[in-house]
Amino acid sequence: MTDPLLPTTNFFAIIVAGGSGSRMKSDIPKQFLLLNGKPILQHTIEQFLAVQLPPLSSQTGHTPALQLQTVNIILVLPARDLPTWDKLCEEHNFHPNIKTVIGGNSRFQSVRNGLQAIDAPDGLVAVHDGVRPFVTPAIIQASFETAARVGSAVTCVPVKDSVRVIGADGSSQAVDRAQYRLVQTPQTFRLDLFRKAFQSEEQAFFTDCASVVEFAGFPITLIDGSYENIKITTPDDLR
Ligand SMILES: Nc1ccn([C@@H]2O[C@H](COP(=O)(O)OP(=O)(O)OP(=O)(O)O)[C@@H](O)[C@H]2O)c(=O)n1
Ligand SMILES: C[C@](O)(CO)[C@H](O)COP(=O)(O)O
Repeated sequence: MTDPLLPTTNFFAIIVAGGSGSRMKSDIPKQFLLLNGKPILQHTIEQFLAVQLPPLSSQTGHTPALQLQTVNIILVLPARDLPTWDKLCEEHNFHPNIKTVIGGNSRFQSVRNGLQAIDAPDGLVAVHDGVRPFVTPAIIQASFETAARVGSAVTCVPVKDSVRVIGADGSSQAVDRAQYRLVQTPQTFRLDLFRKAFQSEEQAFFTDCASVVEFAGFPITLIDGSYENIKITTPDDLR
């Protein structure tokens, strides 16, 4: 169990865009490709800029009648891509008040770099893939509210297709899909437990922040994501 959180107005979002997009096979890193005339990353950041949160506490979920807060955004980008991003921001007249941090060799390292840029003693932090532009302010807000109450909020959706597990000999067997969820971002956590979790050494099975937080011994709470909140990974996702 985590300690109760006093009402917090410290809301952070680490938006990771430090990857190379190898599966997209595009000359331009996928986070910079245009979608409806705007870079994918700009769409994503705009969803976070639109969020307004009341001070949140672990007792009530939120404390009404106090001023709404915005989210402090930390954008993680590879050093080599900073000029491209600056140029795109100029071209699209997009000048958000956000902090930019250099990424690492893996998603884990990129998140850790983003986390090191947060100096607040407490609060809540959402981690989101820069290449999930269809997230909504409502989902982001729900993730902050749940994390304030219980420590974590990881968005996911039920599996719609049938699922089979592949054995070592190449054979396959049906599994009960009701027992599985497809995990998305945002994944939102109380800052204190998130900082503890990211003191762990990186493990090969860390595919997201939930696996890091779970490895450190903290429980994971799932909340509803959306089927539209796709991660743009391969060219067909872009279509
Ligand atoms: N070293 C890394 C690797 C990934 N990411 C980010 O984590 C998110 C999810 O990763 P993924 O879709 O795998 O992106 P890439 O690593 O860029 O793609 P690929 O695996 O195809 O190379 C992306 O927003 C990506 O930019 C990151 O910040 N730093
Ligand atoms: C974090 C994530 O998007 C949750 O589904 C996913 O694990 C990222 O995986 P990737 O291989 O780094 O794209």
